[in-house]
Amino acid sequence: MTAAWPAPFAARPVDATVTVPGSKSLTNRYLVLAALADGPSRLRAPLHSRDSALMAGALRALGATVTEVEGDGEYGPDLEIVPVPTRGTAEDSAAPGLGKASVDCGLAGTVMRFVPPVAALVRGEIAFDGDPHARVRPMGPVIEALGALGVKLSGPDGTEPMSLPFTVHGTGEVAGGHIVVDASGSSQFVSALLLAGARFAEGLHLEHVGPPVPSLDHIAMTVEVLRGVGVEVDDSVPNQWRVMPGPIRAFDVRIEQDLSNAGPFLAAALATRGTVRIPNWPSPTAQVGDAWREILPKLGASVTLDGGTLTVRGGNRITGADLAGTSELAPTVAALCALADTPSHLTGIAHLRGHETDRLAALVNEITRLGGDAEETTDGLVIRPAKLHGAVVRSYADHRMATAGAVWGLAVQGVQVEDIATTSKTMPDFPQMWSRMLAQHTDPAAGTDAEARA
Ligand SMILES: O=C(O)C1=C[C@@H](OP(=O)(O)O)[C@@H](O)[C@H](O)C1
Ligand SMILES: C=C(OP(=O)(O)O)C(=O)O
Repeated sequence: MTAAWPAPFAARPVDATVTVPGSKSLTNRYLVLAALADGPSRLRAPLHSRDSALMAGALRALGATVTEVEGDGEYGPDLEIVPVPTRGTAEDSAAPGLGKASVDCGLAGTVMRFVPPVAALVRGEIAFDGDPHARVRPMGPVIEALGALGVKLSGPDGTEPMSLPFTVHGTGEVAGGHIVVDASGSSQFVSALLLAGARFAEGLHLEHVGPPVPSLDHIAMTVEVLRGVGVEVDDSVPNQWRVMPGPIRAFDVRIEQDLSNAGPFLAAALATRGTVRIPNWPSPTAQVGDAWREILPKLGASVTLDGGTLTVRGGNRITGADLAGTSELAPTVAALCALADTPSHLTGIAHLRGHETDRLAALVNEITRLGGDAEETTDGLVIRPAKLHGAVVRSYADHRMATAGAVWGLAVQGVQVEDIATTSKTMPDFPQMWSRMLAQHTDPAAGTDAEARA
């Protein structure tokens, strides 16, 4: 096992300009759509990370071609995609079907949920599995929905699957139509079916029945992306989505930087009472991370978006806040709340128990390990002010727990993070990017107030 990463302590307020790699959610949505499109597509400045590599690998296993080509992105090449051979295409009539293929989902929710409906649209037996923890991530509603749409799935030894591992027996055709899904466990159940829905013979009418769907912004992103490639989607009735049958238009898109991953860098401004600027902040954007503009002022920062650059200035203190539905931003938010001098209540995030790890338990454990005061509620966390001390923060194979550890390390001496390499899920160069941010102390006059913060 590799040594824990000594999280750098910031002796002075950070004063830095940073950019981050492409959005995971946009990259993996566009990869899926490119695999189902009516011709070759191009992604400019996409994310290159474990989750995007797993998605590319999955689509290759289904017969798509994904090729790296030179581009102008700061974080790696562009991608060109030739779609999977689905029934009725020239590729399909020339090919006998895939036979057996296998897909490694790693720990990527987007791969384990978004790819099985695509597998149903090719001819072959596609076996899905992933990391040990992926096997306990909720998957049932996608499996049941595909079953209701007439797709055959089998578990090990022919059992009825409810989670990974399972095999999709793709016939190249899905009839489509009306299905009822309980998507209270993850918005990805809905996005998965919508992304492929236009390629079902009758399209798709998906109705959610159950407790509220979390991360609705991610479904709105799916709808926006689908409309952008010529798919007609009706989301005018709450909890219902209709995707009309039809082609997915081949496309050439530039992927926005990942605003959720911008979070830990922006948090550095609050944790050190410094300033962090992110140029090329997309606006408007469908990314959930745009919510930093509302969240960070509630925690005591000043935030401006001027000339396309987002500037976050930390205040003299971090204030606690009551925040609902922060979705994948929650671990970074919780990291800041543990450094705040008033209590915080985070609500509407019960489903984080089914993320890369049980994030509510993990956050309580690690905040407590640092000397903090945090407690789980039925649907979130209460975090109360306490003086933190150094400790080894465990990351639970969760990239956002690891980056939370980095945020704590800026403000608390002696923090180390176990398995920092887990950040490669969405940000392979995270430690280097963090060091580069800290090396940009351009304003020595900003002085040091480390004593006051430590
Ligand atoms: O569709 C997506 O790209 C995502 C949806 C969300 O999933 P949940 O609805 O399970 O929170 C989010 O947390 C995840 O990181 C990415
Ligand atoms: C929940 C997350 O990932 P996934 O796409 O694997 O669900 C996340 O990145 O915070």
